[in-house]
Amino acid sequence: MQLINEPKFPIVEIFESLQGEGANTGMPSIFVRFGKCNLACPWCDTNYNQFEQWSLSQILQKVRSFSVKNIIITGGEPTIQVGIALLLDRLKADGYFLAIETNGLKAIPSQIDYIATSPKAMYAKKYENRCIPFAHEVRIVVDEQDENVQDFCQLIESKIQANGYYLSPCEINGKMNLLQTITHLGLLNQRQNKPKWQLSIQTHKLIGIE
Ligand SMILES: Nc1nc2[nH]cc(C(=O)O)c2c(=O)[nH]1
Ligand code: SF4
Ligand SMILES: [Mg+2]
Repeated sequence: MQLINEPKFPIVEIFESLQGEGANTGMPSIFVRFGKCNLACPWCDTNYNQFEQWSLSQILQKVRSFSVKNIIITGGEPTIQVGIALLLDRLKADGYFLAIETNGLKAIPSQIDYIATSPKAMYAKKYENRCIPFAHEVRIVVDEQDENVQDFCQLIESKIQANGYYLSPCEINGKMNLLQTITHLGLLNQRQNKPKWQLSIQTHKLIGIE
């Protein structure tokens, strides 16, 4: 049943898959992908402007059609969604573990249990100005054009306290800049007396799952 004043959210897709990247790679998860973003990365892999308005109950019904209890709230950018606290309250009440994938510029809703953030080097000025202070994991995508990614990684280390820091290749038209990524990774870790940075690959793209 659809209530008249039910909140609606811009949704690109909701699907079940395995977490493809980062510390929780392989974890069976429901992905709730929101539309809209407060950044515009040229290599973005998501059509975040191609969304449909879903009501709260439509989202809950879809999520409940899957059996796993881990939800990854992604986008687009989930932290800019109007009224998201209400949706997250309902999901928490259903007992879901809530992880988020965010660019890290805006505050994280309190209902979130696990924070993965991917700060974007081309917007370094914004991160210098203000960003989230903590994440469970930081994943920085190595932009092919960016020779200074290591400096950005060090800036983010000073800004965002995290349990794990990852460098990730950028995928464009099915190709990943893996050599460039591991080269930066080695040099970045060499700069430090205690190496912190690890590799994260978008494995779902390599194996052709969603
Ligand atoms: N399998 C899979 N894992 C993912 N981890 C983060 C994703 C994202 O698009 O935010 C993603 C995605 O789109 N698919
Ligand atoms: S922050 Fe993420 S969703 Fe937004 S444009 Fe950049 S890559 Fe795409
Ligand atoms: Mg993705």
